Amino acid sequence: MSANGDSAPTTVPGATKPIDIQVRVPTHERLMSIDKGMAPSSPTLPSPTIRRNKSDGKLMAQDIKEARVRVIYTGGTIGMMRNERNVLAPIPNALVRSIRKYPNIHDEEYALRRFGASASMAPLVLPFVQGMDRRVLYQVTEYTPLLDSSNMTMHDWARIANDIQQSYEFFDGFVVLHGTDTLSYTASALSFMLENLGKTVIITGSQIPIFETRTDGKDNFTSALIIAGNYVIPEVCIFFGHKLMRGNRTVKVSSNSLDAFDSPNVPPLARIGIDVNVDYRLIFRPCSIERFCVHLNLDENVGLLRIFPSISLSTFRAFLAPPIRGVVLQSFGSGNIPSNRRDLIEELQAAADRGVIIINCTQCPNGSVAEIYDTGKVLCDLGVIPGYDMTPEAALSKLAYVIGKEEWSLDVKKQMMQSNLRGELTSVTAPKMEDYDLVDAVARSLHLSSPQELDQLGATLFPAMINGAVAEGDLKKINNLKAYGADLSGTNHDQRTALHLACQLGNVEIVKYLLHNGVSVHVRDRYDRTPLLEAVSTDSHEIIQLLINCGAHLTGSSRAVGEQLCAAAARGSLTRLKSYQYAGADLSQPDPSGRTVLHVAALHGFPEVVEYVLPYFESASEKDLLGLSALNYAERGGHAALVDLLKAAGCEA
Ligand SMILES: NC(=O)C[C@H](N)C(=O)O
Repeated sequence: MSANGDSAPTTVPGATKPIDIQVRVPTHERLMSIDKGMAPSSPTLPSPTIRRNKSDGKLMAQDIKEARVRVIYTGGTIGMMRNERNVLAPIPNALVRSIRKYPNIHDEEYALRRFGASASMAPLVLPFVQGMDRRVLYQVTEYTPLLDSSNMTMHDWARIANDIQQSYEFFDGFVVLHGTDTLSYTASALSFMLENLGKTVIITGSQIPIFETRTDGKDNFTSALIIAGNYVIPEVCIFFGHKLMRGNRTVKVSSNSLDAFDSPNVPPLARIGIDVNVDYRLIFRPCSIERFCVHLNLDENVGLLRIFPSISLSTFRAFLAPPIRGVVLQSFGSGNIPSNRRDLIEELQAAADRGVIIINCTQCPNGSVAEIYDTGKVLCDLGVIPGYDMTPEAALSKLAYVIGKEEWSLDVKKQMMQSNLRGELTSVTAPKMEDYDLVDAVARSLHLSSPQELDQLGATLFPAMINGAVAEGDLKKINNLKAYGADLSGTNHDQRTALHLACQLGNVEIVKYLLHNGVSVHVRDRYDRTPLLEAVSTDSHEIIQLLINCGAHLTGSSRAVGEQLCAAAARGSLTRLKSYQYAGADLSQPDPSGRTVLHVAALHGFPEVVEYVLPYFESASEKDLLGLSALNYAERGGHAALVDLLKAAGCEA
């Protein structure tokens, strides 16, 4: 089956429409429409300084650095209560209602000041978190029905992926609340379905309902919100038990411990103690210049076949019979099966000849399949694909994803199954890098030696060294620094990455190199500037195009973009207007006084600007807040040729 048909429609058949709790709420609409999904762009006061509007005392959006997180609540213990049969089941509408009452999850006072009297209906706000840059505003979308994750199917994965896609540009990060039983399957599947992901997606849940006094739900939920709102970790992650893990590396290891998940073959991406410690070197970043998109077509004809001693031929044969198209063979130890069972081997051979893709994964929670024994070599000879150290959950969902790629041939599908697509497998032993050679030398001279000191030194030195190389346009040096272990995505004290600088300097080659090495287009610096804004500010059209192809988009309120457009029009800068246009701006966007580029270019007498922008206006007669049209401005500016031009375009006074 295909999870939602052959093409990529916007709705998922069989899935009910999500109830978006906030959509019915006027204040929420205000949040969405004022900013059109863009975060505040003006320079900000350091958190948590809050300025208030003198007239009504409300918080002024532009004064506070905020991040938006969409929460997709699918069900799970986190929102469950005991029912009449005294067992846990999800309760509709209960989670958001109770969250609003928890002062450590929702800052009612901030919401009131920020959104006004109807704050009970406004977006939720995470209280100020010491050491974090941004206030997290979050919007909860509750699914109907809420599900125990044991009841979830591939349709539900497609529904979540689809919802993330629909709102991708409007949020800085995503949190999915989910039951723990099948959470690793969903996380693995989403990691493949969300292609060229540039933003943080965190799936979490709990072992004890959030309504109970002693719960892991509050901690997991708030930590997930904090990370999703403050860090760009472009992966599908699981947050559980104080650890952020790569989703497709996780397995549920306990049905009752609060440390329910483990990532046996890859260390956590971040550990949450008193501080949040992200290991940036572990982050798997998309390294192609392509936009975010989702692949919703999954093939359900896949399965997990766990070998056991004396497995019968009939069981084995029944499992491999059509319509099966992909099988994860869970073998013993380092990838071994009973090689003295000719009957099983012949069945495997017949299935492989029919085009069934068979992946060999180990039953051991830890370690990888490898050609060490005769009992394992037999599978390679049959054309069974090594799954290396993939978890069964990752291998199964990857099969469903890869087989669902109808544009790929069988050979390509097999190739993809053994390739590392999202950090889900380790195919070869990583070459020993000359990690920290350089930092080592400095460390020796400073008599530093502990791993923490070395890490700290690297984090301080590398961004400066990389930026130096970017400024010199020295690609070779950047490459060398990478080989020394430098994190190309590192930020300096202004929270700027090397990509910010390369865009500002207009160096196309370095921009390409950094994008191919996974540096995120979404990082906002201390002043809320993105690499895209840097490229716009220097009119680097080729770079703008590259960033857009990578999924970059303008941030900041649309009114602020209107202001910038008008400023460019006042200078007659067609180039800058084109820069904004290529970056996705709407050229007819007014500034806060209702003035557009048309008004401003008419006033200052720039006919080439007027001619260029006219086609982007539905009506050339739009008036600003003073009631003046572009024609009025051209007349007052004394530009006779422009008056004629505007009249010919149907512009009225
Ligand atoms: N802790 C949990 O969330 C378990 C629950 N049965 C679920 O998967 O929905």
